[in-house]
Amino acid sequence: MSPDRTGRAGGAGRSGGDSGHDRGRPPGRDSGRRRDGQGRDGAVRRDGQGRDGAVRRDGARRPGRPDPARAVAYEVLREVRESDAYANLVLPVLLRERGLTGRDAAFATELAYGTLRLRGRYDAVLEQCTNGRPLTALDAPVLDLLRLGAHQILGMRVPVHAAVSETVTLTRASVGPAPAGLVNAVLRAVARRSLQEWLAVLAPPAGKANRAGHTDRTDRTDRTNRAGRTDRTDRTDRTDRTDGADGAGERDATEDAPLGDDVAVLSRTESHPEWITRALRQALVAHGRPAADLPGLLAADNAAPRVALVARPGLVTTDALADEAARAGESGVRRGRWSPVALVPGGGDPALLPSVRRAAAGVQDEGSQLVALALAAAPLGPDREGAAHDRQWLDLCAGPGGKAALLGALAHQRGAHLLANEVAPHRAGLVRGSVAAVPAGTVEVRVGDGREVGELFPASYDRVMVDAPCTGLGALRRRPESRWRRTPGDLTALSPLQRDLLTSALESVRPGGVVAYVTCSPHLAETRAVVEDVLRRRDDVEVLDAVAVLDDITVEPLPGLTGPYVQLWPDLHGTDAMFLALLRRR
Ligand SMILES: C[S@@+](CC[C@H](N)C(=O)[O-])C[C@H]1O[C@@H](n2cnc3c(N)ncnc32)[C@H](O)[C@@H]1O
Repeated sequence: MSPDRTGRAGGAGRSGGDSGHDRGRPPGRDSGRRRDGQGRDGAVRRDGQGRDGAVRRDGARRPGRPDPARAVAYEVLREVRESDAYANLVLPVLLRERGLTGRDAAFATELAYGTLRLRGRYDAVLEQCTNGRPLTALDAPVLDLLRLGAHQILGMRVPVHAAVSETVTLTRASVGPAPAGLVNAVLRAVARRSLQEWLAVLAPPAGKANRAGHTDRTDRTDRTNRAGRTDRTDRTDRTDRTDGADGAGERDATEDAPLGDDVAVLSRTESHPEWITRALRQALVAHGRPAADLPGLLAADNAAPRVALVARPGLVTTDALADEAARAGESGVRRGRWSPVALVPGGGDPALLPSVRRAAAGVQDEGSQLVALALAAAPLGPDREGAAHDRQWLDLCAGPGGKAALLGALAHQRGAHLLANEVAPHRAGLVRGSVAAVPAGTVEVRVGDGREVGELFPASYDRVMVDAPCTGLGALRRRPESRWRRTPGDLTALSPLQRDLLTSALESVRPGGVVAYVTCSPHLAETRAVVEDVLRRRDDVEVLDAVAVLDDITVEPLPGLTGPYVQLWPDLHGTDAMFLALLRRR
């Protein structure tokens, strides 16, 4: 999370005494504390807090009581692990229950989300700090606590003493006294290198690692030097300083750091499962981007996105929405970069804006806005009788209704009708809420299986949206834990459904009508492979140039699109990685 994104995270370090945190700031890319101890003190001073300040603030709490924000972050991780919960649903409830707001809420949010996103990176670091004890041998709650501590030290620049002592206190309160020594020792070992130094340890210099994962001693020395470490004395020194409770402490990472090919290294350093890293590289290359862009793409997945709002046409204007945000005290409100109906608010709670409350506006990534706008703007052909109808629109997979609400607003302006279909009844309920501001009579919500719609209503619609259920690999920024939950097996499970839904959509659209096939994933197996597989079996569909359609819509041209499909990217466009194919029935 970048400082401007949280707005409050940076200041939190300076005035974190309000509830006992010693909060840090997200590090800049080139920031890094030196491991000789100077850096640690430097970080403390930069925060405007001495170590003593933290101690005094900690002392203001009852001894042994964990910091409420850290406790909330821990509970989020526990719920995600034990109950398969979604962090973005659990966290707001916990914040409300515990009465955490403002900086406390921002701290808890960054701690929970950042730890979940960067879990892979922190596990690779922690593995170097447990004296050879595999992480799988640790109790799961202890591993959660270590990850939380590692994120405070390496990802949030919380002063080391505060990160360690607060995590130890949290350990005692939530798990018991037994693992407190281990947590203390391992986190102290983590803190002996800066993030940059750890990344150098985890990523051998280009060309140094071989496929078998071995380097020679010269390589290790070279790597050691890059990490700012020069000699064996230094390593001995570090070993001596390790608090060896429970045998924990930093292993000499330069001796046996796990090495491997680029994908393995990037997966560790940028915290993605290897199968996802590989798939993203394939997708980049398939859409005409260099594989060298992969690190930037992975890094973009690790940054919290700024919330975008959609001003639904005819229901509220972007100007009126901006006024509401300004009246709510938000500064830095700006127009969307691509979508003409997008507004990027200044960081307050968008749910409190009057237009959002009455569903005239909503939270919606610009990528999602663009694909809905593209469907509404795609050129239709005449029907069998040569007429140019544009009256019947269909959203085949509508829940929870973000695109249906934008399409409904546009349909109303054109005098068209939208059928919003959704198979899950509770999600159909969410669609009703999303479209609540669209004048009555424009949108009808239907609960049913989209695969049947083509047969039930053949050749009936002018425009059809298929926002297919998918892995969501394009929205990893917004779903912190999902990268660890998804498996390649999900692709296998979703694949027939995606093909059947697209086939049904093509049956339901009239000749001359247009289908938008959309996924919030760039994975080729659920994007191009689905479209091309379905089209191979039919000769009545032409692929439109979706890039040309978007060019007529966007505030400025989107770079890096090759066509005819559109693949958006978080690193290049700042949107979710949405895929769009526009298909017109002949
Ligand atoms: C990617 S989401 C759609 C998001 C939605 N378009 C929006 O913008 O808010 C996919 C939706 O498809 C629904 N779905 C899954 N299988 C379906 C089916 N067989 N028929 C219709 N909808 C289905 C899921 O319940 C889910 O709500």
